[in-house]
Amino acid sequence: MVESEPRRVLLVTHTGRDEAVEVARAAHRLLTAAGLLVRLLGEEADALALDPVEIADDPDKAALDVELIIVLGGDGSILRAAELARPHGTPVLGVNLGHVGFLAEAEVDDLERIVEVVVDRSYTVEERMTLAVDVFVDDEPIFQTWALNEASVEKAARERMLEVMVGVDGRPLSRWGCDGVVVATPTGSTAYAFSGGGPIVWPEVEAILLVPLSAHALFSRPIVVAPTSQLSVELVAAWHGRGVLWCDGRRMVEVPPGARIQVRRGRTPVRLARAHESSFTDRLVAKFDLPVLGWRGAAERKRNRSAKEES
Ligand SMILES: NC(=O)c1ccc[n+]([C@@H]2O[C@H](COP(=O)([O-])OP(=O)(O)OC[C@H]3O[C@@H](n4cnc5c(N)ncnc54)[C@H](O)[C@@H]3O)[C@@H](O)[C@H]2O)c1
Ligand SMILES: Nc1ncnc2c1ncn2[C@@H]1O[C@H](COP(=O)(O)OP(=O)(O)OP(=O)(O)O)[C@@H](O)[C@H]1O
Repeated sequence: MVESEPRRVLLVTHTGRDEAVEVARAAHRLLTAAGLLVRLLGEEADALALDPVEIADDPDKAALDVELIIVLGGDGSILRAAELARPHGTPVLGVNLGHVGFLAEAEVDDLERIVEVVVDRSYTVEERMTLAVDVFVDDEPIFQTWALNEASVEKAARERMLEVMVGVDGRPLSRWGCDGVVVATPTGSTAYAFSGGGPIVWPEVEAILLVPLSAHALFSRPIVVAPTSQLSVELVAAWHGRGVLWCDGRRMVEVPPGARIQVRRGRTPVRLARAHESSFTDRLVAKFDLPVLGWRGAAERKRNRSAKEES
């Protein structure tokens, strides 16, 4: 009889957090009891000390032949897992052990239910658009990367503004002296682009956002273009300074004056596993603690509560 391959999941843990390490041990126990084989990244294996496990020493292959990546951490950890998952199309399921965990699908109290969903394969998968990012100096490509949240072009030294020329589909749009420019996906619209005053874009919308940061300009509105458009951010050649490109706060390169950063839709999406029926609207309200009853309502409720306590 030929033995069938075991079902595998890759566990990615924020091992710098004791709580995440404990939750990883609980997740390993539950998954192993259900007959799944847990794979760990080599760099996390010592801190977790789990047995039995499979160790992936090559991060590029860690998500190969696994059904799913379960992430125990915050958004930063999910962005780290997205890097491992994207080339193989492996879905990523985040269990929030961070501060915000906007990209996470579940909170830590939900661990047992989440493991059941994984074991039963009753999750769905949502494809999130990515960005393909190319950097040119003197028309020569010098760096190529991608982003799930955003590509941000920022000044490298705090004392000097960045001088950029922004274009859409090869046509110039505006020149700004600014702190930076964020080019974001709908997923990234709740992250850095949001802090820059950009709109929140529901994840099923296909679009690319461009948000200037602290532009010293009369026109500096965030703009939203079609997913088929190409955005460019050029560091003005006569500007004396140093810029830096960051993607998802993880992949970076220094960019000199004269460099051009081109951003278009990426070919490969990131797949996020969904275990809930809850809508993006509910998630936004919960994570951003939006006042659905209005702030005036909240004040009135507080007064009523105090009056009740006094009586
Ligand atoms: N001023 C800012 O808002 C600012 C500055 C730099 C980086 N960032 C964001 O940080 C991200 C990297 O995250 P990190 O956790 O490694 O760094 P981090 O620990 O510095 O966290 C930045 C914050 O962004 C939140 N975040 C990340 N992705 C999000 C998303 N899609 N929706 C809502 N919130 C999100 C995180 O929860 C965290 O609170 C970058 O992709 C960028 O979006 C934001
Ligand atoms: N195993 C690890 N060891 C050390 N640092 C890590 C590890 N995993 C993640 N990090 C880094 O720690 C930082 C915070 O991680 P993470 O985003 O998961 O938590 P958080 O910031 O509390 O959550 P959130 O991003 O949801 O607010 C990130 O920059 C991330 O890259």
